[in-house]
Amino acid sequence: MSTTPLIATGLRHAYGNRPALAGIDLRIEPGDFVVITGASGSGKSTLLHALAGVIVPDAGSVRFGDVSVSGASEEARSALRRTRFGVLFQFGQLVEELTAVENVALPLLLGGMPRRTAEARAGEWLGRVGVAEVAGQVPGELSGGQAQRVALARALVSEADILFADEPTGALDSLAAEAVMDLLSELNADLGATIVLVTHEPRVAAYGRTEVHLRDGRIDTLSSYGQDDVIAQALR
Ligand SMILES: Nc1ncnc2c1ncn2[C@@H]1O[C@H](COP(=O)(O)OP(=O)(O)OP(=O)(O)O)[C@@H](O)[C@H]1O
Repeated sequence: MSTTPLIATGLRHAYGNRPALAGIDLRIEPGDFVVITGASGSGKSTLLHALAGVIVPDAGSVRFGDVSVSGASEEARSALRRTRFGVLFQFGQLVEELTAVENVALPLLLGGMPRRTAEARAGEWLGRVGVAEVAGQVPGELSGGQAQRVALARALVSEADILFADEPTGALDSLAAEAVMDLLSELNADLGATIVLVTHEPRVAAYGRTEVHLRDGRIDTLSSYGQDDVIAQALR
């Protein structure tokens, strides 16, 4: 488990003349489970992408220890996403031509690991997320829930310090969504993985320990919940 906080300072971003982030300061502690909520268009995805180094904000900085995420080159940011950060989207974005185990092994192969070692480790991760049996299948043969678990294994196979997830259950039915969220909770509790997740669903948001609620590109409220609060929040 990493002991490094992720620190965002003064983040601003606009698409053309449409502002998406209007000045965000946020510190994410290692081991936290952060949910980013807010109305449609409030800037949730833009904030997540800036934190994960998918985009470079117009102004402000994102730092992870001594690494300047926002100041890094495209190449350095993509290496960061292969090693220290894992990214999971609504649709797993698996490579259709590759089997599940090859998909999961991909970040390791890109990092230079020999194929046999990479696929062995990928197989272990498929087991950890509960879909060892689909290792040899291609994405077209998987259910939505299975595909999302494979995508999760790929996001975590490099032993990522932080998992960034953008509406990871948005394409799943409620049972599969709950299974994926339970899995994320376990990874957070057992492995100490830091999770930063965007959602507009209260049931998903209830899994978080810290809620960052956005309004018009700004932090409207920042709340921390203990376990009892989480249950109360789920019931509200
Ligand atoms: N690629 C883009 N090009 C132009 N405008 C964009 C782009 N992406 C986002 N925006 C605009 O920026 C603002 C913030 O968008 P963002 O996707 O971050 O919000 P969100 O809270 O994640 O929304 P949603 O819940 O609908 O996904 C919105 O006004 C949106 O229309």
